Amino acid sequence: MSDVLDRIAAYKREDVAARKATLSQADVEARAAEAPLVRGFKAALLARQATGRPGLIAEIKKASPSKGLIRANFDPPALARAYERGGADCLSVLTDGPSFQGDDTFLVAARNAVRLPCLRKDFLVDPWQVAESRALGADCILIIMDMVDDALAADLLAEARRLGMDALVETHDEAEMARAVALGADFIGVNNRSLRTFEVDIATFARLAPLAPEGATLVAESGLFTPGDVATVVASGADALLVGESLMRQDDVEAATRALMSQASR
Ligand SMILES: O=C(O)c1ccccc1NCC(=O)[C@H](O)[C@H](O)COP(=O)(O)O
Repeated sequence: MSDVLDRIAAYKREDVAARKATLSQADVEARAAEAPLVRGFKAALLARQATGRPGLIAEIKKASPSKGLIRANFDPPALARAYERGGADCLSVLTDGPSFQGDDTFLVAARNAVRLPCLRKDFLVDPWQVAESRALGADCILIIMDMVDDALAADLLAEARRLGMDALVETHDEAEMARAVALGADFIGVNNRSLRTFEVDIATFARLAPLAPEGATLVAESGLFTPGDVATVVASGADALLVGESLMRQDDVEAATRALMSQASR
């Protein structure tokens, strides 16, 4: 019996095959070349850190496999602006439709509404999707080590670098962290959520952070609800945080963003 991540990988492969049938590599490259200039994603997080506060990647997330509908009043440009005013440094925008009720247009609209660099939060199973992400305006892609073998991870990373984008390499256990290190990743996420069981344990970050290479920029992902949670992962070495649900559930997203980061120092 396949779990959610296997099912997502399967429908992504079908979806990408269909997209490639209508948009060749040459076509998608041409669109990427016309996209708005890349905004430095990792650079924005490091610039924030230099001020003494960890960076914040704020996620625009309507629904998820683990939680179902998270936010009914869902307006990506308005949310992007609220996040920017509240002190986010970067955005993460879910574009996967079947599992997250996301859409490519959410990324385009959110990015156009703000000056923040944007991660296209989707499931990459083919290097063609990197150029597609750039064509949509994305500044950063996500490489989920649990979803790709080493060869595909290397191809995705190389493609992102060729296009001038950042690539956040996501890990969840020791073996994935070792593979990320061998890949030469210097921008590494530790997802506190198992994408297979949906179990969340923010101690995951503290367990894996010491295994990352010296000098890598580390992002603590998922399950961060309170300033205390933020302090916990920052004390374990998080340079930046990726937060979705806890902010998406608030009426006043701007105030919630500010409050979550109010006591954070690095
Ligand atoms: O969120 C899920 O249920 C999920 C399920 C399967 C694959 C990925 C999933 N989430 C992606 C993420 O990693 C989170 O959206 C992101 O880290 C923010 O997490 P949170 O703050 O807990 O919403």
